[in-house]
Amino acid sequence: MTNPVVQKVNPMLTEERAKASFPVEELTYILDGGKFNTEKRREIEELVTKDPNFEHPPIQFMTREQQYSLAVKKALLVQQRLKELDMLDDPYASYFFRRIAMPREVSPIGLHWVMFVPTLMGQCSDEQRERWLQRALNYEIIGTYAQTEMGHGTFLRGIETTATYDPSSQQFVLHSPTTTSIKWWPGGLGKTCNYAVVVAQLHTQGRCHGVHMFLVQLRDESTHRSLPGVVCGDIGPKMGYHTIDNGFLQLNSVRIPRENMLMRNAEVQPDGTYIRRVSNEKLTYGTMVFVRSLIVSDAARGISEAATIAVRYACVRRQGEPSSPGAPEPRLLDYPVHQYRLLTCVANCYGLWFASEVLRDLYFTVQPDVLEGRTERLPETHALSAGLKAVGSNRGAACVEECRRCCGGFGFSEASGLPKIYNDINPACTYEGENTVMLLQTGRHLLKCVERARRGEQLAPSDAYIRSRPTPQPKLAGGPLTADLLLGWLRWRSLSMLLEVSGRFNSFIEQRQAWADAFQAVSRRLTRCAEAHCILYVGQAFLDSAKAAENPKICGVLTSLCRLFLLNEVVSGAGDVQLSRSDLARCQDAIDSLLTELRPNAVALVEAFDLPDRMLCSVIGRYDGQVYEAMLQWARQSPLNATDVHESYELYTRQFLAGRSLAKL
Ligand SMILES: CC/C=C\C/C=C\C/C=C\CCCC(=O)SCCNC(=O)CCNC(=O)[C@H](O)C(C)(C)COP(=O)(O)OP(=O)(O)OC[C@H]1O[C@@H](n2cnc3c(N)ncnc32)[C@H](O)[C@@H]1OP(=O)(O)O
Ligand SMILES: Cc1cc2nc3c(=O)[nH]c(=O)nc-3n(C[C@H](O)[C@H](O)[C@H](O)COP(=O)(O)OP(=O)(O)OC[C@H]3O[C@@H](n4cnc5c(N)ncnc54)[C@H](O)[C@@H]3O)c2cc1C
Repeated sequence: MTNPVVQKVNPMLTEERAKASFPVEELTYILDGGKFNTEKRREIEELVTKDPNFEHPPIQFMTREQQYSLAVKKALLVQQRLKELDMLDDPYASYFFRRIAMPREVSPIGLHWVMFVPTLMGQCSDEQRERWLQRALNYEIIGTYAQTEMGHGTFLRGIETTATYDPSSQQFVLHSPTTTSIKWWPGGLGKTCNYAVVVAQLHTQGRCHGVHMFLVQLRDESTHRSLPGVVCGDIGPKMGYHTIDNGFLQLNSVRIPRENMLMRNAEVQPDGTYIRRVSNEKLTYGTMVFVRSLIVSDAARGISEAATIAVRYACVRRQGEPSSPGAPEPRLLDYPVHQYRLLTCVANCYGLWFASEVLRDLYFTVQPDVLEGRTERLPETHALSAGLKAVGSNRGAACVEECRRCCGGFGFSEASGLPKIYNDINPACTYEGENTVMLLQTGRHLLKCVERARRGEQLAPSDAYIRSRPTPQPKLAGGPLTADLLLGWLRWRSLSMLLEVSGRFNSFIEQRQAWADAFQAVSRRLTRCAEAHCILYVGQAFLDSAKAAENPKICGVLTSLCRLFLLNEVVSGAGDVQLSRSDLARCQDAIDSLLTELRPNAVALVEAFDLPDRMLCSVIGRYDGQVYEAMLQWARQSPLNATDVHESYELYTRQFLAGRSLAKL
């Protein structure tokens, strides 16, 4: 990929940049977590940008096989470079190196570092870690996480693959007993990986002990040929994710040593005796909690990219009736409805960005305890990571799509970079737990919190408001619509919805319905409660970060953006609780005022994300704003333009025009 040659900057963008009311660079430091991080990230971006090995034509003009092959090369080259630079142990540096080297091109070895290594870290005994972790960290072996089967994704306990212990050989026999038990989807499984963590039902001494994890070698370490009993391959083209070989895996009585069961939480002894070391069996699901928390941040980053493209384009794209004869056509960003569409995406992005940081800190605070078997804060962490993963990826996909539509026809062209971002974000709504199912997990937790609050028990910090007494709806039509007031309203909404659903649930229980049936009866409403709870969390994180900004100008603009986020939630959630007409009208007026207030900072707010052209890969979102010439250059690269007359003309069109039958050709 080559960066577009930076030409003279389009004066319309220069004009917009000059309107910023705050120091953009300082906001970048906040987003990066400090000036040091910004500088480090830029150094890494510079390293990749200067490296000709990472240059190539746009991948959109390549076949899937070419895209995959190039992605393997780049992914491995990234690892080599990181090693040379002694950055392998630095997660921050590695993350940004990968991101800029493979912008929105999912890596064929992505599952290795996102799930395989974290699973070895979280699920291995100390001895097993010694044996495998260093090899995995050194990329001597490349692994994936094979859990989902053709027949079961969501309902993990229904997984059919078996791991049956044979004490005579002290081996497990891994087997796929049915077609539906074939592993389906794991990233990199098709062609790239030679090992997998396989999730299977553990059988020993004639009993099934439920799902456990096993390290299975799939391919020979020197020839890469699949081992006897292992049948694996690529699952074929998908809606996106063309650069990765999501795969299938059928295991035909494949034998692995006893020691290859991941034994941090449970063990099978040589004679086949099963011993569970920790009581909470959900600790096996730990890697998913980790990845779900990463997805929230990835969704925010996806919106930041799409919004940067769409806002810049809105500054340089003129379309519509001039305001007076001889005047230029208006810019897209001059339309209030366009401002609303883009600025609400920007507000969602900042909200999710800050919320993902709070969630990440929570995860890393709780994780050491969990590893030691202290699981008091695990339910809260699971509920938040599941719910925020769903809200984040839903919003991520919706906002990226809105930005794409904001760019009209060009948004549909791969040249805009927007389809690539959308296709990378959208699958996150499905993987790592389908979003509706994840919201139901959060909802289930919230229902239990209401019960515990009724019994007077303590709740975790993010659930603590559920203990407060129901109050009348805060009035929005009175004094100023401050961010604190709006956040208070969202807290009240979340609690009201939850109490209403919980009351309904309890009435089903009183009618002697089973817990599971009562849960199903309220499940639709419960997903809305889960969303409201997560939005409250996002709003709180956003406001806390805005208030923490030391520079009053940055504090001011972030607070205004936060108010836009909160007001938009109040207005769009007005159907969940009864909002009076006057309150609603007041909020709508406040949104209109905020759009006018924030419009001069639109470019500054997206450019604070500091995304280089190399990252955006967008003809219409270029820093220099020179869109049209670049669009023509892009189209010229299309392989269809390699010749003036395409071969299909001779083969078919000429025959057709001459009245010959095409059927025999
Ligand atoms: C920068 C990086 C960004 C992105 C990554 C990039 C590339 C990666 C690309 C793709 C990766 C995709 C990888 C995958 O998709 S791996 C497969 C993921 N699969 C799933 O997520 C399956 C979803 N299903 C489940 O998680 C569960 O089966 C379930 C839906 C939660 C239901 O489980 P079940 O056993 O039936 O549980 P319940 O009866 O509903 O609940 C029992 C009890 O357990 C608690 N619980 C459930 N899960 C967890 C957990 N993970 N941690 C802690 N506790 C958990 C649940 O709350 C309940 O508690 P109670 O107290 O109420 O009993
Ligand atoms: C791009 C991509 C990458 C992936 N990578 C991996 C990987 O590396 N490793 C791996 O193991 N897996 C991977 N997966 C699989 C992924 O985790 C599953 O697709 C996901 O968990 C959903 O499972 P499913 O496809 O079986 O859908 P299903 O569980 O069949 O769900 C279908 C629909 O039914 C709904 N539904 C299901 N159960 C319920 C319920 N109890 N209540 C209400 N509604 C319900 C869901 O909301 C969903 O809309 C990947 C998937 C994708 C798309």
